[in-house]
Amino acid sequence: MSAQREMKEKNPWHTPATIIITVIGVIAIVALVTVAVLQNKPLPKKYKYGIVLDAGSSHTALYIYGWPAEKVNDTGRVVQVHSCKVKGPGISSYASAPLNAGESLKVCMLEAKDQVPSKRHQETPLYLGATAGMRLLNIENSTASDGVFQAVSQALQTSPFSFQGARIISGQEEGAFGWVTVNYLDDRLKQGLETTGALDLGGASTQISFVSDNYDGSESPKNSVTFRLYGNDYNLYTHSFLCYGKDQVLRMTLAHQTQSGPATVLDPCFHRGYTAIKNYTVLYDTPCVSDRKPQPAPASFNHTGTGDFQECQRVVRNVFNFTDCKYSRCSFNGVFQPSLQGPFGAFSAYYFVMNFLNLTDTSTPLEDVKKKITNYCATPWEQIKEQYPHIKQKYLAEYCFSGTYIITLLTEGYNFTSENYPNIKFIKKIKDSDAGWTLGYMLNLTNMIPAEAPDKPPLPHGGYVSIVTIIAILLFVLIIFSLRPIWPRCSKRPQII
Ligand SMILES: Nc1nc2c(ncn2[C@@H]2O[C@H](COP(=O)(O)OP(=O)(O)OP(=O)(O)O)[C@@H](O)[C@H]2O)c(=O)[nH]1
Ligand SMILES: [Ca+2]
Repeated sequence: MSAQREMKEKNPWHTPATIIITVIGVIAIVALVTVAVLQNKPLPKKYKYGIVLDAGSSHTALYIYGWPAEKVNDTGRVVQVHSCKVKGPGISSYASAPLNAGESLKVCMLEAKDQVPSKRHQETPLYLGATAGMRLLNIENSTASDGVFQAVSQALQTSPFSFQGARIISGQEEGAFGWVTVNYLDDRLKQGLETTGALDLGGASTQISFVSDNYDGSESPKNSVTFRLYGNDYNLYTHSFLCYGKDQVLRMTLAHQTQSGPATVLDPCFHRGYTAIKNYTVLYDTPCVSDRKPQPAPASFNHTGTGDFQECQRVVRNVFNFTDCKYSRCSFNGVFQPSLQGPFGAFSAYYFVMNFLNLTDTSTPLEDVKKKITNYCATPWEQIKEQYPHIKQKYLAEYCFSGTYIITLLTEGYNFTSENYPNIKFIKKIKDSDAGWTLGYMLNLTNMIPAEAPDKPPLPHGGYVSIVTIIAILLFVLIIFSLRPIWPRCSKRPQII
């Protein structure tokens, strides 16, 4: 008997059958566990991107959003990965030289090329949405607005991204998508939590959007937007006031003060010591005031500040019509508004202005807010310039007017009181993404918010792995035990007599 044969006889596990079965068993376990580990496992780091250009009345901004490719339906998954502020004015200012509007976007588009990995360029959708500046240009001169769109579309088509078009978004979309953005980033939609209202103050329009329990949309259907998101129904109230952005309201208050075509305007919304020569033609060159231009008007007027909050508020009130209302209740200008409800997020110019005035902390009582604005307005212009040497003088000169307008709009326009004023939070970003309509717009166009709550897998990933591993081990043990009848034949155990 050879030594090899002797070995086999001593160890019954070393028969060819058992070795083959053992090897197959181990391979089966490894294969099963590998499949279980890989099954349902997130793909490593594949990101998708989407780009939205916010062509506002005062400027254009580019936002790049990113999300892990396999988790599109998860709320809060899409985040802002980059933003770029286009140099120069909004695209509507290029009406007489539209090619320059396209040209102005180039720097930010190059930045976007660097930010999005090149292998993702082709599949990355690119949208441009224009707001109140282009709405006004379209009212004033639709040929000019078409020309601007043609020029920016041409410029964007040459980018490596998947350009999906440039268009004016409606005021309703602007309000509703701002609300979607805020609630998406706050993770309120998927969890069906009480939602946050959205207050957006731009240069040429302003939006208010919120859910109110006692509002079913029937009283003023044009203010109603319904959504079904993650299995929850929302009946949103929204309104956009064209011409009620802060730049246009400033023009409206100046128009109100220049009705008789004076050579000097003593303006309580500007600081004492502030003075500037303003051109009548430029001031009245917008559909928000063009019908009020005094005829004949001098070429220019001397704009001189007197710095008085209460007087300023009196002037600002003139831009609102508080008397006409054919509904059960109105905000202003005969626009229906249900009773205010819930917390609110106020962004864009609401934030810029209130942040500068140190008034973002809404635990400051409304009366104290007014006192602070009163003090700011009463500070002489020379002192303001000395105090803030690094802030653009155009912005600096307008904070008294802007603060006064914001408080008047919120309290007398929308009917916030000293009780519910603290429900407003002045915000710029939520979890590193800017508050604004662009994210909601992209989520909607890419169908990234499902109407129904996505099905949850019955087990987490670890659960699958454990179950498959246990089954594999049991199978292996079962195979080994099923071979037991062969063992006695293979072995030559010493017989005990
Ligand atoms: N103080 C200050 N004001 C700003 C800043 N950025 C923009 N603004 C002004 O705030 C106002 C609103 O700005 P945006 O929200 O960008 O307005 P927009 O999107 O261009 O305008 P709409 O088309 O009406 O939405 C404008 O009067 C801007 O000039 C800033 O950083 N600081
Ligand atoms: Ca805007």
